[in-house]
Amino acid sequence: MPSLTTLQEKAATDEPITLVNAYDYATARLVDRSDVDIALVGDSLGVTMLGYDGTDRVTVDEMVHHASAVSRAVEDTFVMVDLPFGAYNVTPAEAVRNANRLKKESGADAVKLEGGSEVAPTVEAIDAAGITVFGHLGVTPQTDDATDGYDVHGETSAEVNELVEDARAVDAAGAAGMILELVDPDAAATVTEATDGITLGIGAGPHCDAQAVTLHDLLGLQDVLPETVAGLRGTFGDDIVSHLDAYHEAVGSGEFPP
Ligand SMILES: Nc1nc(=O)c2c([nH]1)NC[C@@H]1CN(c3ccc(C(=O)N[C@@H](CCC(=O)O)C(=O)O)cc3)CN21
Ligand SMILES: CC(C)C(=O)C(=O)O
Ligand SMILES: [Mg+2]
Repeated sequence: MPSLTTLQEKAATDEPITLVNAYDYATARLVDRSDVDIALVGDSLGVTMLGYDGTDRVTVDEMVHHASAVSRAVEDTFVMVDLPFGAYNVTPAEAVRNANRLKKESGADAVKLEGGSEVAPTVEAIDAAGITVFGHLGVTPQTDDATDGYDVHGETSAEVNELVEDARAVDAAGAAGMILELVDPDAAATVTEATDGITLGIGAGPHCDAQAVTLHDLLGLQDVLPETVAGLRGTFGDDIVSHLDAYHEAVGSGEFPP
């Protein structure tokens, strides 16, 4: 099992660190066979795996269900799992209870939650309970209104100041690092400088300690392909459909079964 220490050493020596989402046993096995360092069981599974409009209806039970399948699949991949909306917005004590569930019932290595200074007491409580916890700043889909799409964060100096203040609060509260989602590259560099933890950027430029992408985007598994992985988008969704068609055709022509 890769420890947090391994990730910290890589960050300290500027070695590449990569994170992709994994939501089930089969894909987590593939991720584990690859050189990718971290499998994130994100609450984005509500959209990619369960067909919800957003992430806010995802439950702790659903996260446990997916995260335990991923944990069973991996030997040397760090498993991070999202605390979903509603799992940490009541009291720090309830957040610890839910973080305990995600760790004990799913075997995850770390939990992650969204927010800035306002979640610092929650981060502190989870860390004090002995659970590795990561933060998530910039676009925070659990609470952001996505009606008009998402804005890049940290483009004005006022926004950079707020971002750095939030990042420092989460870092000082004991977070092992934080996701920076859709953050201006210079602002992400400033946050990376200003904090001790590992910064993991998704749409946040090259100056973070680690890069994160959604597996479904990277492989091209969705019907509608988002602009999130630049030149690296695969066509595996189309490949799967072609292979299914080849199977259907082979049945029609009598080639299958042999
Ligand atoms: N399917 C999906 N994947 C995501 O990663 C994602 C969402 N949805 N919805 C909300 C945000 C938006 N996200 C992102 C993540 C990365 C870029 C990004 O790197 N954009 C590049 C263009 C890449 C390309 O051309 O394909 C850029 O330079 O802006 C943008 C948005 C992350 N989040
Ligand atoms: C976008 C990533 C960082 C995430 O939180 C998720 O997949 O839920
Ligand atoms: Mg998430």
